[in-house]
Amino acid sequence: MELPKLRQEIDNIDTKLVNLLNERARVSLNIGKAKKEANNVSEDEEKETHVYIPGREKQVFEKLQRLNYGPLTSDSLCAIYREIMSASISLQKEVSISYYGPEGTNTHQAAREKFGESVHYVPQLNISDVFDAVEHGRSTYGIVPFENSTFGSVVETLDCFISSKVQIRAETYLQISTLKRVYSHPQAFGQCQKWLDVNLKTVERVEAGSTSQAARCAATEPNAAAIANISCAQLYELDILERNIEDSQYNVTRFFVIGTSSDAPTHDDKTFIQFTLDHRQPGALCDALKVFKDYHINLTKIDSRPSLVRPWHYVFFIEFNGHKDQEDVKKALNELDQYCLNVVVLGSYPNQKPENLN
Ligand SMILES: O=C(O)C(=O)C[C@]1(C(=O)O)C=C[C@@H](O)C=C1
Repeated sequence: MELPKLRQEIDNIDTKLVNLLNERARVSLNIGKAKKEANNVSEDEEKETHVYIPGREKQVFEKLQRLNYGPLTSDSLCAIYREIMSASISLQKEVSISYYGPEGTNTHQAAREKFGESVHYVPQLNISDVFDAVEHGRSTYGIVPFENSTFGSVVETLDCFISSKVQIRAETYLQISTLKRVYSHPQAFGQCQKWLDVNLKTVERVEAGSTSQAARCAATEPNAAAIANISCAQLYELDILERNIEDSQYNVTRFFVIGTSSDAPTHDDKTFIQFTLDHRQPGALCDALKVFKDYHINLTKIDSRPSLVRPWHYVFFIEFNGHKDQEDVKKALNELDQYCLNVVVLGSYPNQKPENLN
């Protein structure tokens, strides 16, 4: 077929697509109204109407991948739908996302991959500022780094959970790649230590407040480089000298989307809780953990932090498979309460761990 005819074909398809997209948008607006009505019925004035439903999004994305026989790749299709969903959310409500900034950080990248380009992003100087913005309603949702597969937990985030009322609404994973050299955030230095020791042994390592700040330094200084992600390179127009220099092939960071409440159960959720124990009681931690064994609940993470209230007292953090509104989980948490000084549920969210990371 000749080119003008093929282009005419594309024009016709585009006309149908625009109509279909607007048809979808109208349904989304109706969903928004239905959500508000359902909320008013519950007589709970404090309750916020949530437009972002992570479990439903997961279902939509899984279905797209099942339906797709190409030639579009599933990645391309999902990227297109990310933006459709982003537009859909912002039609229902003006949504602002606070993230641990500045622009170009890994957290910014993770936020954009999760929420698309139609929502409003607000960089925050500290992780605690993200928690604060969500807790006090200045932002609809927040996104904070939680743990890195090589470097472990982000302790600032754990510490914020100890005193904040926010709830985890979703998790998301970002493959950390395209790392460079010299200026960087201490976390990134930690992740690339072996590579740096072998390849840039004599080069001075200068710590920056963030990978984005590191990239900015590298952009303004001759003979300087940065370990940062690809969006920093784009933002500051830097050349990429070396990719994937992290020590582990699997360098993935997990982020939490935080909001004022968690969402309803799906068939595959995780829950994150914190608890404190009477440490003078021998076996207190063992008793607490045994509850999960008794209820056949699988733990996916365990961590502890100083309590910030009394020296040498600890707050324990546990993540497990299941949703806080599930019957067996409710029973287990009730029982756990008997062994603890206090238990706080920090949220339940759909499991988004990529298959290849299991
Ligand atoms: O199903 C909903 O609750 C919607 O608001 C619709 C929709 C979508 O566009 O498909 C939009 C946002 C939600 O995060 C999930 C799905």
